[in-house]
Amino acid sequence: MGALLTCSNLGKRYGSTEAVRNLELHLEENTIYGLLGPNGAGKTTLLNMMTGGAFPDYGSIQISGATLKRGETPRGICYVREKNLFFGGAKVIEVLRLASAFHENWNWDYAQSLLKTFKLNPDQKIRQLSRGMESLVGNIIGLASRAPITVFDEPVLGLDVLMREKFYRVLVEDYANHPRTILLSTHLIDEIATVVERVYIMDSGSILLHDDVDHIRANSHLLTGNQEQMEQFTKKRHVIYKESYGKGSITAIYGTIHEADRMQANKLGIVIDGLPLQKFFSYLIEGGQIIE
Ligand SMILES: Nc1ncnc2c1ncn2[C@@H]1O[C@H](COP(=O)(O)OP(=O)(O)OP(=O)(O)O)[C@@H](O)[C@H]1O
Repeated sequence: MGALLTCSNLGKRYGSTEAVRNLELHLEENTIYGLLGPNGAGKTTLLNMMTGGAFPDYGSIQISGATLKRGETPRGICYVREKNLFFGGAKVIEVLRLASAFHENWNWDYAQSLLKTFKLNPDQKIRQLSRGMESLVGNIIGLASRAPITVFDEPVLGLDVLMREKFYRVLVEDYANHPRTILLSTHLIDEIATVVERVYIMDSGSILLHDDVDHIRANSHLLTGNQEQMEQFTKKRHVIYKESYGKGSITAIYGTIHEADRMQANKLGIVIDGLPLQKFFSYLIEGGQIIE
């Protein structure tokens, strides 16, 4: 598979804030990615640069082999922003018509069916929509664009649980029939864990980790035991988080645990559990380490 989009040594500063620093990112064809990071991590700044809305201070972005130039809007990308810039006075259908003009793979039949799926009235004015409904208009644009690269920034903002599940279900179904590259930026890792294949975890402008979701699941562990024994067991391991209580310790590690390791842990009275992705994410962010 070839890299469809590559960010090389990318950086952007706002005054004294390094919003994005020395960042490397590769998006391949036909893959669903998650971009995960807490508030202020630099996700939106990165997405703005990838989609031509902001120009990096240093580094470069290549899309299908061509370097993105200053002021250029890349073809083949649909960017669904967190904050929509729709005209409040326009009707839903008018906003879709405008979007359709920018995307050559746009599918009107699909857009119409999505209006029904998400129970949106095409004649309603944008300013009359709730925050969740506004997110859905953006999501319809992202889905119906069938763009080779579709970027959703916080797509489920304001949606209730049922609508969020429906959106992810529709996205996965459409992706199965029309594979393309999709990037979902969010801080809700558990929700997208079953949807995305790879994740980039970002904080303070840097990528802390990029990996397959299944690989993260298989390699993140939570250990409980006595502090001294824990020190011994984790000495040569990649510890991402440590917490003490009395003589006890809770330690999160990242890496493969073999059968022999389990036997050693057992002898030392250390219990090994799996680590839910959301927990892994928060421990990693709290620790602030970069995992190569
Ligand atoms: N236009 C701007 N002017 C000044 N600072 C900015 C600007 N845009 C972003 N920043 C700063 O850059 C950093 C990264 O912000 P960014 O919006 O990219 O993060 P984010 O990960 O998208 O956050 P959130 O999840 O809260 O939307 C923050 O410290 C933010 O305050």
